[in-house]
Amino acid sequence: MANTPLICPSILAADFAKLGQEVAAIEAAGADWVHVDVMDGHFVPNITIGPDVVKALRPHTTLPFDVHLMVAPVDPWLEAYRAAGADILTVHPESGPHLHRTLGRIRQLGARAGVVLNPGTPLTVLEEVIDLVDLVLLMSVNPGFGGQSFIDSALTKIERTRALLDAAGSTAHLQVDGGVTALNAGACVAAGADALVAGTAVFKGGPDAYAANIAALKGARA
Ligand SMILES: O=C(CO)[C@@H](O)[C@H](O)COP(=O)(O)O
Ligand SMILES: [Co+2]
Repeated sequence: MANTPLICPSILAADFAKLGQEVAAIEAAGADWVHVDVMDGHFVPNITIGPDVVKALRPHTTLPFDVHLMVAPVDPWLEAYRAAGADILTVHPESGPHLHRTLGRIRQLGARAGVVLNPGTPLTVLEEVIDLVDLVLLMSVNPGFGGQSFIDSALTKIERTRALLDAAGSTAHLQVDGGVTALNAGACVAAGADALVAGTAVFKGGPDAYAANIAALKGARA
C-alpha cells in the first residue's frame, strides 16, 4: 500500500487579501507544510512574497514554512527568510555560483536545506551535494506561475531521484511541485515522492473545500 504523502499547499493560489486566515485554514484542513513561492521578477518572470510577508504569517500557523526561493542571486536572502520564520529553504542550482556553499549556509542558519531541479536541470547536480540536502524538490512545471499543467516526464525523474537517494542512503524528502492534482498525485507517490506541493488543487473551491481537496491528494492512488 502506498505511503501517505505530506501535502504542502502553495499559498500562491491562496487569497492574498486574507493570507493569515488562509494559512490557518489549510492547517485546520490537514495540510502538513506551508509552501511559500518566492519570486523576484528576474530568476522567474513573476514577483511574489518578501520576507516581511513570511514574518507576518508566522503567528498564524504552527506548520513548517517550506520556502521555495526563485531568486537570483539567492545567497543574500537566506538569512532574512530564515529570520522571518522559514523552516526549510529550497534553492535552485542556477540561482548562485556555489550550490555547495549555499546549502551549507542554510544548515548553518538552522534551517533544513533543499535543492530544486527544474524540468531541464539534470539530476546529476544532486550527486555532488546529496549529503547536504534534507529535501529534493522536482519541478513538474517550469517555475514562475501556479496553475500550469503537470509535465509527465517528471514521473520518470521522480523514479530516478528515488533510486539515487536510496542508493546513497539519504533520508531526504522527495517533493514534487507544479500541476499536482488528485489525478496525478498517486503516480507521483508510486514513483517515490513523499511530499506534494499543490496550489490550485488545494485552494480551488474556497475554504469549505480545503479539507476535501487535501484528503483527495493524500488518498490518491496510481
Ligand atoms: O513553484 C511553483 C511555481 O513556480 C509552484 O509551487 C506552484 O505555485 C504550484 O502551483 P500549482 O501548479 O499547484 O497551481
Ligand atoms: Co513552488
